Amino acid sequence: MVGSGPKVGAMTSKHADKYDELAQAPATLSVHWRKLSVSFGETRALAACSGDVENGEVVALMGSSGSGKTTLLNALSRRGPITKGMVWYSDGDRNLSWSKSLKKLVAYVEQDDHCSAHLTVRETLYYAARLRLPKASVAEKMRVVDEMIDLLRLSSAADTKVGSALSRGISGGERKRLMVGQEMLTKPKLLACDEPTSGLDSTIAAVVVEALRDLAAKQNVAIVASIHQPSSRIFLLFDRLVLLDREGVVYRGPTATATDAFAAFGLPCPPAFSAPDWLLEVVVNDKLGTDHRESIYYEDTPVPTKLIEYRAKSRDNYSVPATEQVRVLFARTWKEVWPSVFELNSIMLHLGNGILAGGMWFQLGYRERDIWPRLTLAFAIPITWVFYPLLSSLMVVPSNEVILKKELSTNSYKLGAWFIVTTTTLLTPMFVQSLIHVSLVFALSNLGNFVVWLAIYGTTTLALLCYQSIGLFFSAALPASRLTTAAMLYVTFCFLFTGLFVPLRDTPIPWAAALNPMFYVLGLSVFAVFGINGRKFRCGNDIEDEGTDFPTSCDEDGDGNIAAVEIFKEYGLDRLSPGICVGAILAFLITSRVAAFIILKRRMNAHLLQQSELTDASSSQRAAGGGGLLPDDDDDDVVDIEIGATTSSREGVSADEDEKDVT
Ligand SMILES: Nc1ncnc2c1ncn2[C@@H]1O[C@H](COP(=O)(O)OP(=O)(O)OP(=O)(O)O)[C@@H](O)[C@H]1O
Repeated sequence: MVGSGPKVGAMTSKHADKYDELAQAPATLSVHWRKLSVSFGETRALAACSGDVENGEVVALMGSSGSGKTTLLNALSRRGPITKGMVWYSDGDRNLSWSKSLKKLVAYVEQDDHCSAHLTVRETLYYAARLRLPKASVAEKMRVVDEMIDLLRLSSAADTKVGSALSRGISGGERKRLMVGQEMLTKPKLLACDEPTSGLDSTIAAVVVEALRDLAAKQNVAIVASIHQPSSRIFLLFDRLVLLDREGVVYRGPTATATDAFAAFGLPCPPAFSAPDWLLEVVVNDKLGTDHRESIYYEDTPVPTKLIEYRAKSRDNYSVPATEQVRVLFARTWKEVWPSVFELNSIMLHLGNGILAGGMWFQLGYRERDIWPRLTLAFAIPITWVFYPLLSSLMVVPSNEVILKKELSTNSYKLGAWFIVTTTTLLTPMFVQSLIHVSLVFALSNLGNFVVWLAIYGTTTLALLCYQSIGLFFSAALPASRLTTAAMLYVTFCFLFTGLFVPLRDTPIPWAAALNPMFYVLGLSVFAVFGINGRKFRCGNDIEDEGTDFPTSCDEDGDGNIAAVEIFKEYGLDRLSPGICVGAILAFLITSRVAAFIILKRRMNAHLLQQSELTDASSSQRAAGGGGLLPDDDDDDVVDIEIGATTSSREGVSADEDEKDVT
């Protein structure tokens, strides 16, 4: 909607000096937008609208569902596209264009932000401070964390775990404030919050909005928050309101006088309605009509004639050193993983599995009839450690993606550090649990001496590492909705094509085993069970006339001994050697792990590139000669510019200096 503000001064491309550079970080930020609209293909997500959020104030963004509140927040914080219109930022008298350096002063709190369930409020903030405040000393970081806890009124919950749907932790309101606190540690000057009160009752929601007010006042931050159906009390905690419908802005101005403005147009708030309910009623049912829409708001800040680009000095851009990234990530991940290492359910599960398997293969001997049970046991032990690591790593990428994107975009750490730390830390519970399982089955089934145990545990560990890597590959390469199907099909393939059930030469695709890591795991496990202690098996079965499967070793009377090599031959494993098996498993392990990392890196780079393109949009306009960003002299009183429509060189633009590669 077009405001009734003053006519914007004439501007043409002759303003060659309009983009100066600012080296000093702005002390405050206000954001202004004019005739801003966003479309996704044919879908109009935000109709042309204008507004301002001044530093130190908290502005509510209300409107009908689908009116574009989230889209507007994304556009203002440059996380989302701008199709037409203009957004600029101001620091007192100076008007600033968007730049990568400015991005560090703009924070965004998502509606469904994620944080670790196992960390306390203080730990969450402290780890965030360690990653995002590279220049601060430990004491300063702790002071900033304590200050944030006080400011957001989180003192009583400071040492409570965040919790999750499954484990009780802090309340919903405390969680929302923690999300805000995490973003505010770096002291941004503009904060966009997507529905900070959603899911909260009105008392708790009021505490959240009061905390935002405190932040705005004490840290001089401009805050804009989308909000659904606030109570009157919460509504009035906001300084101003931007009320949207699908056609644009219906009202922007002080919250206190919003209903008066509507009353002036014959829409007084009925006694049965609270002010915010009535405003929503007006927009949802389009009661205002087109006549009055444009007249309701206050005067616009004039569109500037000159924009300055803030370029931080490159030394202001660095992140914490790689060793510190690894230390913090490890400490943070360990806090999450540690409780699962000796978690009662999983210990019981693996003890139970061990006892069941030990009961089935109980105290095996060294007769011919023990060969098949030993062989199947050599299969059964590692197969457990194929399923668990594969299935438990499937969700690693989907469940971390939101936080990963966020932390990578704030340059908190490199993807490589995260990948190494997370994937290795997650192995710890599996190492402990496989140790329990393997040792129990081993002891109950009488598989051999310590060296045999070591070989079997080594095989299991290799299988575990290999299948965790394959799980990570799936996790990075496939959408979450396809993961279980793909993994189950793959597990079935691995399970069947080992040569154990049907000799591989008798299958239509005998070469399939070569592509099956389980084939090599089974081979190695059979070597461990039969080949290490050199024990031979006494020929003969208990059942008369049953004959022998090993005629070269056993005579007609059933006398003789069967060596391991005969067993390998009988089951088609004689062409394998432990070296080939280890080599093949390592090849699968390394290939899938590296592929998982490369794919994840591409995914994250694509996200960062998209953000970077949004950031660069205004810079590209600038490089195009300036005519695009600021309005030419025409009859319209607001700008109408197609940001992003211009492609051009970017000489003199700071974007390159901190171009991101997440590795
Ligand atoms: N990436 C996108 N692609 C296509 N359409 C989109 C996209 N993002 C938003 N939209 C559409 O744009 C419109 C505005 O979406 P937006 O999420 O900004 O609305 P909202 O006011 O925040 O809604 P709500 O109050 O229901 O959360 C909706 O119709 C939505 O479906």
